[in-house]
Amino acid sequence: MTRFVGHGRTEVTAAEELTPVDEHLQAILDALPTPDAIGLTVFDALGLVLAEDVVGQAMLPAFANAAMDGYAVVAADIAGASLDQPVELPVIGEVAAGAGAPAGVPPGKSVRIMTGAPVPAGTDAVVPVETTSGGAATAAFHRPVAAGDHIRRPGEDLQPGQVLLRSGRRVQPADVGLLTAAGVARVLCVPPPRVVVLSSGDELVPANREPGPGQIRDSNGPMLAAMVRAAGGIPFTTGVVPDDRKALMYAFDTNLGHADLFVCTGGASAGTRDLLPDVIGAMGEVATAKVAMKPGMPQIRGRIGGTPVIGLPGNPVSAFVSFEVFVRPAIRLLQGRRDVTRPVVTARVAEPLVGASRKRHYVRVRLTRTGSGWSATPTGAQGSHVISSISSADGLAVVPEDRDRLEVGESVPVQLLIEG
Ligand SMILES: Nc1nc2c(c(=O)[nH]1)N[C@H]1C(S)=C(S)[C@@H](COP(=O)(O)OP(=O)(O)OC[C@H]3O[C@@H](n4cnc5c(N)ncnc54)[C@H](O)[C@@H]3O)O[C@H]1N2
Ligand code: MOO
Repeated sequence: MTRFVGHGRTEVTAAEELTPVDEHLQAILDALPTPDAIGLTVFDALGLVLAEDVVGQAMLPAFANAAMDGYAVVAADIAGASLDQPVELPVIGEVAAGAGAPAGVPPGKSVRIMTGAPVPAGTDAVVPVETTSGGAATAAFHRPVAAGDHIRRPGEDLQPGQVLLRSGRRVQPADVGLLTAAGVARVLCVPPPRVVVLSSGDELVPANREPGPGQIRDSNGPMLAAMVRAAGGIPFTTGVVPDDRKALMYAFDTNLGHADLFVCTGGASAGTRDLLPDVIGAMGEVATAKVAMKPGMPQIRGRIGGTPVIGLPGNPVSAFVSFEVFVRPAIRLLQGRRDVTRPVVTARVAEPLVGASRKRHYVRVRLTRTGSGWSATPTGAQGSHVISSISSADGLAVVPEDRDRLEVGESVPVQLLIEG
């Protein structure tokens, strides 16, 4: 049951009709554009998802080099060496790491060599200095070695043309080392989405202003911006926008150029000043829904000029929970990530958890380790305005839509809130 308003398409779900949480989430995710990939230096690609298979340019090692500080020798020359009868060889030079192509070494001679230095032609093994007499002009060798000992062979690590990393991989610090070593300077990857957070409400003042009578600080703006950043996006904030059509339109217009996603808070429900659905509908498309969840029931989704818009309720806990449920997965998907949802642990209910009659109840809980697993205890009052019980929560326990109550000892899934 929908009605349409505005020059764009506006769907309004009938008052009594509740949209399932998963349906609303899917509708948001389905409407996200495929992000454009950009070329970045491998360092700047850290934490981003690759949009291509990355092929190495270089062979590694590029040349045979010593794995130990010692002497480069011909293994056959010291085949008969023992503690009782060491073999002594003249030392005709020294090769350090960074030396150009060293001179060849004739049979019966040795060269002092350092770790990473190119192995001179004519030699086929490196003997660690601590197993020799360690001389500068001559060195005595006390045991035989095999040809190839302590020599890193060219190409044994990487071959040119080898696929180093597959498209879809999230670049890790070690990958930055691998790509750099293999001669790859830039990679194609999915940039972090730019997310504009819009706080609307006549009662709001910025954080640096003392609230007057009936006013409150805009805490959702900074909180949601922080959540954007923690989810891997780049946050922008519009600051406080009053409940005024023109002001809201201006805020959307002036931020559209640098927004991959708009996240709004406030003005989502049934108040006379709840203008957001109409404004978004007038500028693009909008759908409002009463989602079967508590907190976070009134929700908005839409699009303005190709940029998706997600409208969250203004109550701080409702904004927090619905960001977790809808916005965080969207931000992850816009990064090309596969880990869009939070890890979930199963916990034992330590205090009864009430349900929310046909709605999914997200209860702020503290987790404690028990012998066999986890135990979940509510962090305090669960009202949508009780911000103090969010920050002490380790996770959101999910009481299903069809349960009035979960009793002590029952199992409950808990979505973790703690960043690893
Ligand atoms: N008649 C109805 N009234 C309400 C309904 C409903 O279905 N019918 N739903 C209730 C539920 S549930 C919620 S949640 C809220 C959502 O309201 P809005 O999204 O319209 O938000 P506001 O009315 O603007 O604000 C609600 C509350 O949150 C405070 N707030 C708003 N913005 C911020 C901010 N940026 N930082 C901190 N706090 C903020 C605001 O002052 C209000 O106290 O509607 C119920 N009502
Ligand atoms: O659904 Mo509202 O988000 O509970 O307070």
